[in-house]
Amino acid sequence: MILAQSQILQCYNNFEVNEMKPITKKILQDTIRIRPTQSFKGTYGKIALIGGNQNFGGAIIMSSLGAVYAGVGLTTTITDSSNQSSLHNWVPEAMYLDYHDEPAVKALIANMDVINIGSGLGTDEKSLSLLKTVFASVSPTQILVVDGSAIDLIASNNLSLPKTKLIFTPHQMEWQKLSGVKIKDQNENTNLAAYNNLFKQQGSIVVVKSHRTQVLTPTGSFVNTVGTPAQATGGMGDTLAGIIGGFVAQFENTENAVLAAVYTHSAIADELAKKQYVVLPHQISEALPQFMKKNEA
Ligand SMILES: NC(=O)C1=CN([C@@H]2O[C@H](COP(=O)(O)OP(=O)(O)OC[C@H]3O[C@@H](n4cnc5c(N)ncnc54)[C@H](OP(=O)(O)O)[C@@H]3O)[C@@H](O)[C@H]2O)[C@@H](O)CC1
Ligand SMILES: Nc1ncnc2c1ncn2[C@@H]1O[C@H](COP(=O)(O)OP(=O)(O)O)[C@@H](O)[C@H]1O
Ligand SMILES: [Mg+2]
Repeated sequence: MILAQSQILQCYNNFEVNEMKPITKKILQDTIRIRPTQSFKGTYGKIALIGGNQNFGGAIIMSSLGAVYAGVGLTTTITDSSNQSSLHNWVPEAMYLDYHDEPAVKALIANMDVINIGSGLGTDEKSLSLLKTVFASVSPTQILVVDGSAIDLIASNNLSLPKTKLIFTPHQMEWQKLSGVKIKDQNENTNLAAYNNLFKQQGSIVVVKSHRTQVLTPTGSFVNTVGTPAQATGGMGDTLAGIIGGFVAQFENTENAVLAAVYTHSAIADELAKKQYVVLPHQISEALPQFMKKNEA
């Protein structure tokens, strides 16, 4: 999985300099749809979010908040039992399952459109076992969003990836572990070269998060044009993973849904940062329904 430094340079040398397309406000009207009258919760997708160990419960709660406030029809949060009451204080719309009950986890995810795994999952034996169970259970028609600790686990255990629609959301250190491209060498060309070599053929989408996040897809590469240092707070990426899951569960074009989620997350932060020194992840989620209403088409 991980490229040797010489292979990275080889890809880089073979690759033409390529400009990434800007992600602009237009992606919202291309993606966020006015809801049809004849619809119900099943119309807007089912998502399971898996993560949140005893120390990182906040991560999966923030992620669940992102998915629910983005408008997904049905949400189940699969986490350590110590997080159940906090989860329900923050987001009673989410159902709960204990992540230690792997047979129940397998049965539940068979019924999902989208599965998010990794936010606050941790990297111990239990986390690895759960990740392997999920990889063995997902089907090619499901979408799997892979974040945080799940990316660390894939890289450190050299796991084979399942044949499903994969969306990875690494920050720069996680991308270094996944791709072999060191943070100091990460730029549009090296990132794209590594993506082309490792992820393009399988049709995966990779969201390389930074102050100007890049979205690498089989049909093109894109760079975010909005966002603020007021977003530099733990949980901000967990929230984005939840919003991405919520958007891909509802909107037909998966690539556009990811681009729109990345733009929305940062555009809301920009709006809040006009009056706030720091923007908290849950505030972005809480602003989603109004922001999406203003930008539906
Ligand atoms: N409330 C909760 O429950 C929260 C739970 N969380 C969950 O915790 C789990 C681990 O999360 P994680 O990997 O983000 O954190 P961590 O183990 O500190 O490793 C980061 C290392 O990478 C380095 N680094 C370098 N560049 C970087 C960059 N651009 N962006 C980020 N890091 C960068 C960084 O360098 P340093 O900051 O030390 O200079 C450090 O050495 C994961 O499951 C996540 O979901 C978090 O979401 C927080 C809120
Ligand atoms: N200076 C910044 N400008 C814009 N966005 C930022 C900045 N710093 C962080 N972010 C955003 O915050 C999120 C951080 O993700 P991540 O490191 O995975 O957070 P966590 O794991 O703590 O939830 C990404 O979406 C990133 O684009
Ligand atoms: Mg993260």
